[in-house]
Amino acid sequence: MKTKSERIRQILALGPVVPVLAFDDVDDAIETSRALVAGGLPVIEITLRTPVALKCISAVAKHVDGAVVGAGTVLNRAMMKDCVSAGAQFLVSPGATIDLIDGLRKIDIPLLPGVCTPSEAMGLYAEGIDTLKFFPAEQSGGAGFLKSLAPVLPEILFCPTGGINAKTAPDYLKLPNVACVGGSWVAPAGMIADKDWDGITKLAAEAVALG
Ligand SMILES: O=C[C@H](O)COP(=O)(O)O
Ligand SMILES: CC(=O)C(=O)O
Repeated sequence: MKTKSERIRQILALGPVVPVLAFDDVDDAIETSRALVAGGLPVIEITLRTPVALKCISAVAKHVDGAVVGAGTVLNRAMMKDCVSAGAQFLVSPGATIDLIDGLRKIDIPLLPGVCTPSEAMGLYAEGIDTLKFFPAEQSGGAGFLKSLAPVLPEILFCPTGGINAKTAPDYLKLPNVACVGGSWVAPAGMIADKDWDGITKLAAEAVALG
């Protein structure tokens, strides 16, 4: 059986971009996820920022062939458990708390916790967590910050997220310590509201070409 570290690294290797999404409607979640998978981005992060988020995770896990669905904005152990029950295959949090790290030991899916300092990254690495979200990426020093960490923390792999777009993503993707980037630009809220599924597929395909 693969370790959690192996599993999250395998998931993040499936494409150069993890779309970070928030939905108010379950059908929108299904159609957006289908559009992203069709464009070549199978890994989908549905954030727990709306009341229907858990239902969306369940629906995408059940009904979207080829999707690997995870939960974002997981802030505590209770949310972790709910996401596992909903069928999430991985979890993402903006930071890391003792509650989350303790909770992680009791579940079978990986967590991608957020950090924005070397000390936070070193602390999690000491706990056996070697794959981290760099959040909020653009606001915390961007690609230059991660480039500086590569020689000193070479075992840690990052998924930078926060303020990244198609123009800035390549600066991150060329770094040796970046697995992929996260971002909402591949499925903007306006396109979801307009049900522009073909447009989202096109954005996803353009994002794939960045990697
Ligand atoms: O999870 C982090 C951010 O919400 C991603 O969204 P953004 O790409 O619009 O910054
Ligand atoms: C921002 C972030 O890390 C999350 O929504 O999971």
